[in-house]
Amino acid sequence: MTIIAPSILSADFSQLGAEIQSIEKAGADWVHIDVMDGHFVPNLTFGPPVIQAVRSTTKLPFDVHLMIERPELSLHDYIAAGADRITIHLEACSHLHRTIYSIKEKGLPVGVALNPATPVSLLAPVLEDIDMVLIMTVNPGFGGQSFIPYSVTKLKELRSMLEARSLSHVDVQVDGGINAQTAALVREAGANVLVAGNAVFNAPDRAEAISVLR
Ligand SMILES: O=C(CO)[C@@H](O)[C@H](O)COP(=O)(O)O
Repeated sequence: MTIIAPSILSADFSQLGAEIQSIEKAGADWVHIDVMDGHFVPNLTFGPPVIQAVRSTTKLPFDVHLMIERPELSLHDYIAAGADRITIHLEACSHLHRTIYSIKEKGLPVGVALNPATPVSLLAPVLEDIDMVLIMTVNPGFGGQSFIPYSVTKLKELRSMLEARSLSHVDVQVDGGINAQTAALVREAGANVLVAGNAVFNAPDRAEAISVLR
């Protein structure tokens, strides 16, 4: 079953609570929250107070993607604000294994994200320790970018690694440039969690857009 996680980066920020309720009504499975710090990526978005403010607007899980330097310094604030699962970037952690376990100790599923130029082989030492891999299919920082085709090769490599190590339960998420066409490609290559910003929030019918992606 494919999980659809609309990214609120493409929502109307002046109506964030209502926008989240709209995607819940439209059939979304998770709410994808892109946290950007202006350092790891060249953009700034939400911090813990905003996440806390919208937490009560929905029962959907908050899938928090930390595009921030040194996530170990603030991840507990995101958990306290209402994150249900946390994804950190391999490139942003000096002690990836330690940071993974800081999240696991709080009882949350952990994802590790890879930028487009980071090879999946770097995940080998931690694959047994995580719940999800996020293959970035654009360079992180902005919505509305075009899907990077080499992502398909990375997804296939990751699926083979997971199968070889009997880790087929690990979720494989993709994020960036996902629409009806690219959704078919990434699902075929092994992704089971699709993040989509523009393809959902800018669609005339959000329920229809989610159902097409699924
Ligand atoms: O994290 C990011 C970008 O850094 C994504 O979540 C985008 O928000 C996806 O937007 P679309 O490419 O689907 O419009």
